[in-house]
Order: sequence, then C-alpha cells, then structure tokens
Amino acid sequence: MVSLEQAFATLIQAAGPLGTERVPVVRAAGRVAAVDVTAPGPVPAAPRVMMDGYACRAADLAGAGPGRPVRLRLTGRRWAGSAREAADAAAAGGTGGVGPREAWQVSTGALLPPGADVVVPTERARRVRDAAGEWVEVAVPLPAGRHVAPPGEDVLAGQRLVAAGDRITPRRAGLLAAAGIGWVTVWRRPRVLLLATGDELVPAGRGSPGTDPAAVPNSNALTLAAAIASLGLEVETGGIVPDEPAALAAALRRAAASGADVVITTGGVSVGPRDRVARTWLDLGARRLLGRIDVKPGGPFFAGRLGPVWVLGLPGSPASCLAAFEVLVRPFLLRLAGQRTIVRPAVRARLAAPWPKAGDRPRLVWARLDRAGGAVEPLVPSMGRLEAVAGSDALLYHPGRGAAPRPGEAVWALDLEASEDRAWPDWFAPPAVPAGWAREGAAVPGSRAMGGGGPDRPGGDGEPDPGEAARSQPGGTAGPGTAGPGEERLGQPGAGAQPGPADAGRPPAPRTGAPRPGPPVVAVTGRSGSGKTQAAAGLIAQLARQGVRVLAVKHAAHGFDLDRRGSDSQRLAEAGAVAVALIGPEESALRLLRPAGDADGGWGPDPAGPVPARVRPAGAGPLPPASTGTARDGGTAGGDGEAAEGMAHPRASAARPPASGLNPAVPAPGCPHPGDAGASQPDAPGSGAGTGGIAWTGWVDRLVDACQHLLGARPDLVLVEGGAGAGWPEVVVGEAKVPPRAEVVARLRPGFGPRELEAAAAALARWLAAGSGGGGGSRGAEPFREGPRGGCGEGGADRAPRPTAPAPKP
Ligand SMILES: Nc1nc2c(c(=O)[nH]1)N[C@H]1C(S)=C(S)[C@@H](COP(=O)(O)OP(=O)(O)OC[C@H]3O[C@@H](n4cnc5c(N)ncnc54)[C@H](O)[C@@H]3O)O[C@H]1N2
Ligand code: MOO
Repeated sequence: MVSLEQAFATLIQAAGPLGTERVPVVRAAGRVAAVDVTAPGPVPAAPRVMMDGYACRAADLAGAGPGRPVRLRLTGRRWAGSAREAADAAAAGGTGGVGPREAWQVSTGALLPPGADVVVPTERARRVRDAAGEWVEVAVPLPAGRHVAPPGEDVLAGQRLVAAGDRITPRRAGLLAAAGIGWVTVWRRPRVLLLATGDELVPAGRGSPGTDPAAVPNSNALTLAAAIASLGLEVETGGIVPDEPAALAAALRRAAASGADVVITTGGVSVGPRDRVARTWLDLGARRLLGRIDVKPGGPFFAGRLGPVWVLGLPGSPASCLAAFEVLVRPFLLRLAGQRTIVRPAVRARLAAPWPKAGDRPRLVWARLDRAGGAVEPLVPSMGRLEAVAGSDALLYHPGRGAAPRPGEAVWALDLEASEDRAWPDWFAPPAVPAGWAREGAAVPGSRAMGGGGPDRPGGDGEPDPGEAARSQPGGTAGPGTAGPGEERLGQPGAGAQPGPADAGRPPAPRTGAPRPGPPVVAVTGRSGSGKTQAAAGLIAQLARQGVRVLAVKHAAHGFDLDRRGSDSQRLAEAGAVAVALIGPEESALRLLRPAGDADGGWGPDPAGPVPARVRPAGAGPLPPASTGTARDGGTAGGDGEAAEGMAHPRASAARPPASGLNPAVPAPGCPHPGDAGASQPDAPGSGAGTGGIAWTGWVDRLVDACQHLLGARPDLVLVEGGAGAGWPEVVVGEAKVPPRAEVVARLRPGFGPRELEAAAAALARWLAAGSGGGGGSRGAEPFREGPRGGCGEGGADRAPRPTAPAPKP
C-alpha cells in the first residue's frame, strides 16, 4: 500500500496541463494563464486629468495667494474621451494647447491638454465673464503635476500583469483589459465526468431513506460537482451506474469515450464482491497508477490512465470520498488545469479535544479550526459522521506510526477555507524533484503530454496580442506559440517526471504553523579575492550533501552577466544550491536548479546545472510574485507596498515601485540605505569601494517565497555570499537578517582547504541544529543573537569570537 505522500507525488507528478487556447479578455476571468502577460505600454499612455476643473500652467499660478488671484483666459475645453479640441483650437487660430496665462476646462479622465501641467479643481477656481471674454481666477499656487496622473500611473510598460500558472481573478482580468490586452493564452479547462456507482443509489432530491431505508441519495456527485465547478473546470454528472458488471463496464467504456479528460467514479473501489470499479477499468485497458492508499478514511482508491483519459475511483462512503477528493483529487485537477499553486496551506494547530482514533495508522480527521487561537477540534465522532463532514473547515492529518496525538499537541490541519497558494502539501517533506518542475512533454508512458510541443499556437483569429510574452529567459523570448522552456521554469506543471527518489537522508523540513518564520540567513563575508565564493560553494556542497536546501544569494555589486560560464553564481549552483539569486545594481535574477535529465537550455553539459529563471530590471517588476504567504511570513517584511518602497532601486525611483516588487534594493554608492530600521547589509565598514549593499527589507522573504513558488518548496537556509567582512572569509549567522549584530560561527584562514571547510560546515550545522536555525519555530521573529556561541569554529576554523560583526552603515 502506498502512503498518502507517495500517492500524492505519483498523481501530481504524472499530470500536466492539457494544452492552451486563446480567449478574449472578456472571458479570461477564472481561467489559468499559460504564459506571463506583460503590459504592452503604460497606462495611462499620456498624462491624464484627475479632477474636474481647469488645466493650466503651474508657472502662472506661482504668484497666486489668498486675495491675490491669478486670472487666466479660458481658451478651450477637453472632456474625457476627446482629444479633438486641440485640433479644433489650432484650426481656429489658437495655440493648439494651453498657452501662458490660459486655461482649459477639463473633466476627470481627459487627456491633459498640451501646454498644461497642472489641474485646478473646480472648487478652487472662479469663473468670470466680462466683455473681454471668459476667465478663470485661481487664488492657490499649485505645483506642476498636481491632479494629473503621469503616464504609467496605473500600469508600467512591461510590467507583468499576470504570471503563467496564475488563475486570472476578476480584478486581474480587469487589469488586463485596462492595459489594452485583447486576448490571453490560457490553459485549456479540463473536462470532468462524474459517475456514481451503486445499486442502492437514488438521484439526489428524489427518494428518501425515510421511505426506502435501502435507498442512498447520490450525495457525493453533487458535492463533487459543485466543488469541481468552483475550481473553474468543466464538470458533468453522468448519473448513477449499477454494480452489475456488464452494465458497469458499458458505462465506464462510454464515459472514457465521452470526450472527458477525467472520469471520476465514486463507490465500488473497496474489496467487496461488487466493488468492481478498479477491475473494470483495468479490463478496459487502463494502466493503473495508484490503488489502495495507506490512510483512513480515503484509503480505497484507484487512479489510472485509459488512453488519453485519466480515470479516478473515489470511495463511496461520503466522509472518505470527500477526504480523498480534498487531499488528492482536487490538487490533481488543479494541476491538469495548469495552476501553479494546487495545495491549500496547512497549519500546525493544537489539538483541542482527544484524537478520535488510535494513532497506529495514518489518518485524516474532519475538524473545525480556530484560526485565531491556533487550536483545532476533531469533529468525529462527536457528531454524526456526515454532519461532521459538512460542518468541518479543516482536515487533520496524522501520519500514524505510534501514539495518537494528545490534546495540546500539534497536528497538521489543512485549511479548507483557504485558497490554494502552494505547490506541495505542508505536511509532506519537500519533494526531491520539486512539484511542477517536470519538463513539459517529457515522456511518461501513456500520459497525455503537451502535444510534444507545448502550448497551442494562437488561434487563427488574427487578433494580435502584443501584450503577451513569455519573457522568461534572457535572450530566449519564447512567444506564446512556442513551448518555451521558460514556461515550465515558472513552475508550470508538466507531464513529466516520476516522483524523484525519496527524500532519503533529508532532514525533516522545518514544519511550523502559520505564521511561518523565514529560513535562517547565513552570510559568507570576506574581502574581495579572499576566497569567499570558494568558501560559500564549499559550504553549500557540504550542506547539500546533508539534504539542506540552500538558496544562495550572490551580491554582484557591479552587475552580472547571467550566462557567463564559470561565473560565481554558476559555481554556487553547481555546488548544490537549489536556487541562486543574483542581486545586482540594475537587475536581479533567480537561477533555479534544473532537474536531472533535462539537457537543453544552454547551460552546458551538467544535466543538473542551473537555468536562469528570469531577469528583470530592478524597477520593472517582481521576480515571481510573492505568494500570499508573504504577509503571513511577516517577520522582516512589511506589507507589499512597504516592502516595495524599501526595495525600489534608486535609479528606478522615477517609476513607481511595482505593487508586489520582489527586487531587492541595491543602493547606488553613497545612497541612503532604504528599508526599515533593522535593515542591514553584508558590507562591513571598510568594505569601501562603494559597492553598496543589499537592503534586507522584506526581500529575503520574497526570494524564499519565489523559491516556494517556483520549486514547490521553501529553502531550508539562505546563504548570502557578499560583503567585505573583516578579511578572510567568515561564516556569519543572523536571524532572518544579516548583521549588524550577528555572530561568526566560523572563520577561515588564508589557504583554507576542504578540511577547514568541512569544519566550518560542521560549525554551521551545529548552529542550525541548536535551534538557532534549521528547525523553524519562532526564529524569524527573534532579534539577532549577540556574540558568539560555544563550540563554534572548531577544527580548522578559527574559534575567535567576533562580537561586533559588520556594523550597519549609517
Ligand atoms: N472488508 C472490507 N470492507 C471494506 C473495507 C475494507 O478494507 N475491507 N474498506 C471500507 C472502507 S474504509 C470504505 S471507505 C468503503 C469504501 O467502499 P466502496 O468505495 O467500495 O464504496 P461502496 O461500497 O460502493 O459504498 C460505501 C458506502 O458509501 C455509500 N455511497 C456510495 N456511493 C455514494 C454516493 N454517490 N453518495 C452517497 N453515498 C454513497 C454506499 O451506499 C455505502 O454505504 O468500503 C469499506 N468496506
Ligand atoms: O477509509 Mo474508509 O475510506 O474509512 O471510510
């Protein structure tokens, strides 16, 4: 029997989206974007009036004041939607715009007339008519730009509006339309056919157990149909199928030929003589993917492929059927739908009442979650079983193996009220091959690959869609019509890899409830040329061997060339970092580990080599969007806007920071350091050279989010290589932020070699194991630890404490 975790991995990693189609933006809401959609131009495209009033020149208002009104001649007007008056005025011998000491009457939404640079609201102006004509008197000096929206105020040109794999919400669809986008490439919606099996079943709403005790209303189908429809899939209920073998076989054969992508049955998957669903699918030629699962309820299960059709058998008992749906089938369907986030968050919650069952085997329990209090109450069997299912808003999971959890102990609670925001369930160890990481079209026998070529070409409607681009890779701008490998790097599900080798040897991932602290941040500092990169790569290699997922951050103060072979970032990636973030003065990039066996992509012969995920100018928009986890992750980041402010690159400051910018700020030399008071940077005083530093405000969280987003798992550790430090490489640890007050766990000496690195890694591992790092908990909220801890830096690494690690720049 497979575990729930294995079952999830098998199902999810075998599935991928079903191909793309183009839909007009008016029908895009609710669909899943198949490519990134970026703004073709700024919105507004030209300065726009934001108040009903008078457009004029700010210079003319300079002398205005109470009792000293400035008088402007009214020479034109312009309403929203009209730009003709300029031409009319020009034809009439006027200036064609607002001249000195002139004003035009304007309405909110109008284009700012040429020549004008400010709008005086109606309330602040007085209209005067005399023999010489019409005038406007203004008694307030208003600066240029007041009540005028500059181009790009709503949307910046090139800004990502929707990311591949995102469900397009109604508001996002509105945004696309506002940006002038007409058509969107989306993943095709899976078609689901539901069949209920069982002679005892009667259609829901007809027949009652009260009048016919043997009758069972087909309640599963209506629950499943509503739940699946709410995911944006097409769903059809195919009615009730008798248990009689020939009738069952005929019904399943018809279902498989119905054009559905997925046929889901309920009932008949257990071991009784009339439980023939799995057998019948196999007889019809289906290939089995999964059978019974080691979990209760929900254990009786079947998943297979019959030609291009996915066939799933859920148990009949509603509490089991719906539990299996929530933990397996729902994520699976979302994956077929192309959605990048397919799993709801689970939290660690305190058990508020006794565990209702023995703890000897893996169990799911319907429950009610007290989100504010972090407590959870199992509802079985305190109520009727079905009543409990209906009254639940959480599913508890206990993996079995030993004693049942006791009241007060923490259990995993899948929040059934939260929307999907992650790619892998919290309650399983991160997958060795991250979810969504499989290459599209990669061969899985019998799976419906992405037509071998990925997304369909845009439809033959001839509608241009200049706003859309799969701009995932530098130099390789895969258009919507090509199977850009970049798309899968966005975490696009593919029909791809089998579950990777289990996470053997990997220490359990930090498992914490919400709010979840960020992973610990470690810096390798040292003077230029001191061997920092060598030290960082060595540490990463050691940590990776122990199964620690390291996100390496390389501060490239002078910019970087992403594709340069032998670059530091490549060394870090090759050492075994799951991702390498490059933070440069003008752009940032995140490289992700490429799954083994995926050879193309131009990164050289190493099949496990990294690929560039994306590069964006610092001001131009986020790396992958911060998942909704960002706010919860809290700790170091403010809200999106705040963080974005803190992260705006000074050179991009003319442009507004994007609403959910991920780009860390890399202040230019001498720039005041943006960010919150606790922000610091790895550059120590004396690093001189004006390299600036990395502003920590929020962006570590965002990089971590990006990893979660793209790899389906959070890194266990963030390792920053950068900053001058004292001299020779030092391994500096801090909490969520790198110094000012951090401790040095290891210091390497000139000529350090593998032995010294090993010792440094061991010192770091001890620090992590001591609870300062790796284990989660409340770490993220703690201040920096001051001073050294015992036992650090043994062996080849220097033990010398360094009580004052790099101090913050003023
Ligand atoms: N000897 C064993 N018997 C059973 C085992 C076992 O391990 N050994 N497993 C039990 C478990 S656990 C479950 S769960 C059920 C699953 O059985 P089936 O999937 O074969 O489902 P049915 O037998 O057809 O029905 C079970 C139950 O659910 C009712 N039902 C069925 N369909 C619907 C529907 N569409 N709407 C509402 N209710 C439905 C049905 O009337 C039965 O009462 O097997 C155990 N047996
Ligand atoms: O596990 Mo069955 O699925 O207990 O009700």
